[in-house]
Amino acid sequence: MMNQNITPYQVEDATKKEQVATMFNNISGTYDFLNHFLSLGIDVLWRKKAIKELVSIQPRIMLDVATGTGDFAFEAIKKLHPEKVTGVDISEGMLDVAKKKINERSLNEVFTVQVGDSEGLHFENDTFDAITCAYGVRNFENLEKGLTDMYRVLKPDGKMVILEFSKPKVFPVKQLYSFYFKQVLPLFGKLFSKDHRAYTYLPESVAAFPDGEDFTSLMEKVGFKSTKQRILTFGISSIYVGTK
Ligand SMILES: C[S@@+](CC[C@H](N)C(=O)[O-])C[C@H]1O[C@@H](n2cnc3c(N)ncnc32)[C@H](O)[C@@H]1O
Repeated sequence: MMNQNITPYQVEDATKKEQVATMFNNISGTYDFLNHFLSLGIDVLWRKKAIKELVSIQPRIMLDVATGTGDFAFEAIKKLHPEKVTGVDISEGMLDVAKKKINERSLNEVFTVQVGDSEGLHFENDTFDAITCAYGVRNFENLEKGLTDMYRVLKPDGKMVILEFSKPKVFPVKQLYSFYFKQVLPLFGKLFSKDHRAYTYLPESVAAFPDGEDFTSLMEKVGFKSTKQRILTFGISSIYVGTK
């Protein structure tokens, strides 16, 4: 089944985008806790590794797409010291949590967030030195359209870094991961999150999402050059990098 057809609630009267926004609005309050708990804290290390990909270009003006509660952008600010980071997301609930964290960390001058859709970004062509997106692309309604628009707003020679789940292929990680992702994770999701569907949608959406060369090929199709994949923790997650 194509990634775009995997939707949180499998109802026909709402688009994938509307369902994804509703789902993240529902889980925004527990999102950060469950992220770190269910990944045993490894997500923090994955974010750090991904942001390191941008150290060599020292970006000044950055865009964090599908910024959610802002953790990828916060890591970028800590490591890269950019002048300005803009975060966009379709879920106001997730952005409310991000805003609270921005205030607590006194980062209002550097990091601002706004409601925005990756498939129709409200920015001029060639605006950003770097674009980041962690665990967002899998949720796009139209992946190719999203990547095309991210390419459009990136400056020539700018760099994009995407962090996303991929599928481990080697025994026994593949089997262990499958058990954890399909059995354990939905159980904890149901216990702690306000939306029990969110943590069954997660493994389903990962299973249907293009990874490895399928993903880098799509990046190249929309124009990205020098694409590469870096596999993290036996392939559970991957970093994808491309330049304009
Ligand atoms: C799993 S969260 C990731 C949040 C954050 N980047 C992180 O690393 O924790 C995915 C986010 O993607 C957002 N999202 C999904 N589709 C989107 C779209 N088309 N445009 C902008 N944001 C989108 C969701 O609302 C959600 O906040």
